[in-house]
Amino acid sequence: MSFLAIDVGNTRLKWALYDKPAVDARLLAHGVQFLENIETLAEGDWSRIAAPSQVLGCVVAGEAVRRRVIEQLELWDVTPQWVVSSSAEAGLVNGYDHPSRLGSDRWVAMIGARQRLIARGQRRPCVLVMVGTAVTVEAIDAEGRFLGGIILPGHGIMLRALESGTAGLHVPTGEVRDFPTNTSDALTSGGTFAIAGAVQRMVDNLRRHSGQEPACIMTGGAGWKMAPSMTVQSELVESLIFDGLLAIAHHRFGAATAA
Ligand SMILES: Nc1ncnc2c1ncn2[C@@H]1O[C@H](COP(=O)(O)OP(=O)(O)O)[C@@H](O)[C@H]1O
Ligand SMILES: CC(C)(COP(=O)(O)O)[C@@H](O)C(=O)NCCC(=O)O
Ligand SMILES: [K+]
Repeated sequence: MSFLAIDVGNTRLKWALYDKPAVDARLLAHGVQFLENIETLAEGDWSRIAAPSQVLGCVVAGEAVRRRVIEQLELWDVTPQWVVSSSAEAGLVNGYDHPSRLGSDRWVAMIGARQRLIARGQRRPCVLVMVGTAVTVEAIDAEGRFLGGIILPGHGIMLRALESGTAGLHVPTGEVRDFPTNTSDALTSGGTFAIAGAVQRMVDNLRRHSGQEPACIMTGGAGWKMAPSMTVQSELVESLIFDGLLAIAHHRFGAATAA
């Protein structure tokens, strides 16, 4: 009955094992590996967990990485399924020009966010911020339609771009300050304000569009770094992609296993 959810981003693979493919599932085990360590999974972390009956994942790190993950999954007699963004799934409608070109992690996280609001009886517009290798900021209306979103560089990429494009910006990580007075603080604050400002702008756009105050939900490996510097009130939910994968699995496998 157990269900393995996998999220493969451009920096790290995150996995979580649940007792069933349903929204009320219990978490049994979880872990994370940098992409360069994927080959350790079958003989390492995954050798210590019970064989899952279903595997559902989202991968945005490319086909070669996906194949390396599939190789590790050969440890068990299970055929993994991979989410492809579609025009509608699990209560969400996709407004992207070409729905399948939307990053599957973005789609899954939005499904998780929508599910979360509905569970609380909050049918309100929502801005979803995902802070990983890249940063994405999505707008979802009160009816569950993804209106559109933006992609910007994450902290690491912003810093590396500045380091490689200039002569004088090789400095240690600094602090976020209102008025930075050294290079380290200037770079760290610059990246943080860029992300916080982009979120503020999307919240303004969505409020203007919908005439309602949007909820703001944040997730991703570097979400905790952004949380203290946000200018809009936001809720940090580390598990959002897994919540989304559980919601999709609930729709796909849940009904059959419950019957
Ligand atoms: N312990 C950590 N190790 C590596 N990166 C971390 C760690 N904590 C936070 N981060 C940040 O999180 C980002 C990776 O987040 P993650 O959500 O796993 O990204 P992705 O989904 O793109 O692989 C890194 O770019 C880094 O800035
Ligand atoms: C925007 C992303 C690079 C984010 O990747 P991540 O930071 O999660 O590794 C990924 O969702 C992606 O490759 N998207 C495809 C293009 C799009 O969503 O329009
Ligand atoms: K991600």
